[in-house]
Amino acid sequence: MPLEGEYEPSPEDWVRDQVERYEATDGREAGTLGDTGLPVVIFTTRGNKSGKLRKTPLMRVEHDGAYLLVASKGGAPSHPVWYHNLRADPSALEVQDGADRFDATARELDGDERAEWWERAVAAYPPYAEYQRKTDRRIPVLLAERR
Ligand SMILES: C[C@H](OP(=O)(O)OC[C@@H](O)[C@@H](O)[C@@H](O)Cn1c2nc(=O)[nH]c(=O)c-2cc2ccc(O)cc21)C(=O)N[C@@H](CCC(=O)N[C@@H](CCC(=O)O)C(=O)O)C(=O)O
Repeated sequence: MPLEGEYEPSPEDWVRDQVERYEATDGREAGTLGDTGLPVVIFTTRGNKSGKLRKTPLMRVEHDGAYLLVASKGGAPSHPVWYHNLRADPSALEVQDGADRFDATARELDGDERAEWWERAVAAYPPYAEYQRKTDRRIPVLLAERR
């Protein structure tokens, strides 16, 4: 059941535009990160303070139908706020991969499972390794599993 509520676009123009074009074309347009050719996926969460719907493009890291959310934010010292939204309500999550949209539940990974998925993340988007080197915070990774 798609998440209900008022959508509040990102304050970042490039993010807002990517979401808009991706959703309008099921990812045929704006389906990659700039001209890297690397695919992105749109995750919808619920603002843990506003209750509004927030849409966040992230790099596509998929395996056996599960999708990884990497809270890298370019190696910034603080977590992206969508991470706090998912910590507050892990089941308020919708995934759009191209034309495929589905409800999911997120769980934060640790230990061997995290290591295995981190390898997949870096293989899909090598700059993640650089981002982790750039910051003391351990970049959280969460697995979105279809409900
Ligand atoms: C700018 C900020 O965004 P953020 O949630 O911190 O997320 C920062 C980024 O991670 C996010 O912009 C990503 O989409 C950037 N990004 C990636 N970000 C990543 O972290 N990892 C990626 O792999 C990644 C890939 C990517 C590809 C394409 C693209 O266009 C963007 C990409 C934001 O939206 N802030 C809002 C608030 C958003 C929000 O959720 N508010 C909550 C409260 C949150 C709180 O304060 O706890 C609420 O509504 O209640 C605002 O300032 O008004």
